[in-house]
Amino acid sequence: MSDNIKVVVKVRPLITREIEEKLPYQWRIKNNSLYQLDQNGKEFGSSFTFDKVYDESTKTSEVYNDIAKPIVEAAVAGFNGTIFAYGQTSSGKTYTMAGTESSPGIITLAVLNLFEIIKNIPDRDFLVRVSYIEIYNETVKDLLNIEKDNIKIHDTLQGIKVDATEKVTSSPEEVLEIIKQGEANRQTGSTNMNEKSSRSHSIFQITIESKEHVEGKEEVGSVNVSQLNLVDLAGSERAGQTGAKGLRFKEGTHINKSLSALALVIKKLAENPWQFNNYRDSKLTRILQNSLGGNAKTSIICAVTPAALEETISTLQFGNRAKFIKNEPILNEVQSNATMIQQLTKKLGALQTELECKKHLEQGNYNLQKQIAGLQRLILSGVTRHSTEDIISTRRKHPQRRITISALHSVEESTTSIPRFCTPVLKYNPMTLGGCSSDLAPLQRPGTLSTVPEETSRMVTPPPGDKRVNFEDEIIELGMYY
Ligand SMILES: Nc1ncnc2c1ncn2[C@@H]1O[C@H](COP(=O)(O)OP(=O)(O)OP(=O)(O)O)[C@@H](O)[C@H]1O
Repeated sequence: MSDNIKVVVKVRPLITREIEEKLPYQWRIKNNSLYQLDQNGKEFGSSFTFDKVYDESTKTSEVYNDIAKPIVEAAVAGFNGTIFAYGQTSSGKTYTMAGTESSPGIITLAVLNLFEIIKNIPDRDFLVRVSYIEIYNETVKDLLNIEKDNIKIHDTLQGIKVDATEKVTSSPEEVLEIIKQGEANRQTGSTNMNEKSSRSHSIFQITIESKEHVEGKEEVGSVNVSQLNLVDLAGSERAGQTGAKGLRFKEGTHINKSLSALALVIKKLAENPWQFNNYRDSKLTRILQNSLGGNAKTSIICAVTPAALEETISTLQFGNRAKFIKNEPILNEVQSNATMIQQLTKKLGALQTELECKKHLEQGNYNLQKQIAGLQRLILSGVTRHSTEDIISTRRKHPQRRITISALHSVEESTTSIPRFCTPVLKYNPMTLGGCSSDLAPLQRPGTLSTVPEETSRMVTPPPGDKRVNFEDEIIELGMYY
């Protein structure tokens, strides 16, 4: 197994449909190999060997620990990572990646683990932001903003980027809530093979920026920037089996076409990594370009049912070829002011200076303090958080409970949005901020929040043309200090 590409097989248990149809077991698992069985249950034909083959009883958490956790750890350290599940329709990809309430999937486990890892690195500040997209009928859609239904893909110095909504987050609970919102927008549909079949490829992206934590220091050195892709592919399917007609048929055609493009890229990479490979053949290969023969650590989970023969052979052949891909992950260190953590750190310093300036107005600094608290919470460094078990058990106890995030705004062009972390019931103490800065302009706040007398409030108004960070009820401008 290559250090950079790991390929494993996950065999799921028979499902009700297969049991009702009395489908026989076509495969036996022994010592990380899969052996084809004949009608009498005897091994015959070729076998397939992988570094790991997980049988029907394996829990997703075990798969996570073996092949996903090292990638999440590497991502925190500044290496790009990708984990994706591949296989025919109804083979267990979504069960493995997204999971259920009782069996959290790789994505949930990665999110919980990510924040645990960050908590244990107090000497670095982290900024985590997420986006969630799907490729449906060869169109890239934003699952966090359904109005963005045909988003563009860009080549950047940091790799392939999509123009999707990015949400800055500071806790696993927030991220899980965002995922839930995104999943509700995902294209699924019923087929003969799967009651809830994914009709799109989904990619949950986590961007992690980190820098050395130096108390009270605005200027930072290099920043590590990495991207983690957690991918749940739609499954290859035959119209004859799925009974797909009309829209379902069209979806199936697009799914098969993009999976063929993926298989071709992998085949060529395995044969000769230096030959030309057209990643632009499909949106899927374009977005995963870095993860296939590029700057990333990648794990592939081949999901199979023990009751299928040809489709399982096809998936195993795909996995066999993928084992030969060579990636070249490097530590992504940048010195750029363009990193969001640099911008927020500088903004934090500037606000703190401004606060000092206004110290004589004892109550007037309340607004600034709120902004500072918001920024400090965005920049995570070893903050105590709930344990993974707490979060999972809370989710189980209250499956319907929605965690309220008071403001998560989309990132518009030149506008970055971040959640507000103060509780929504905070009393607002409207005071006039005046004094040392001529940048201050009056702004009427919505009333009703206050238990103190109504007065005109003010907030920082920046020079024009700078980036804006929207809190629920505040706007902070970025970029004017450098
Ligand atoms: N390890 C497992 N244990 C129990 N049930 C499973 C397991 N894996 C999958 N299943 C069940 O198998 C069915 C199909 O799984 P899933 O929807 O994850 O397949 P899929 O590969 O994502 O399919 P598609 O490509 O059509 O979206 C579901 O009912 C799911 O609950």
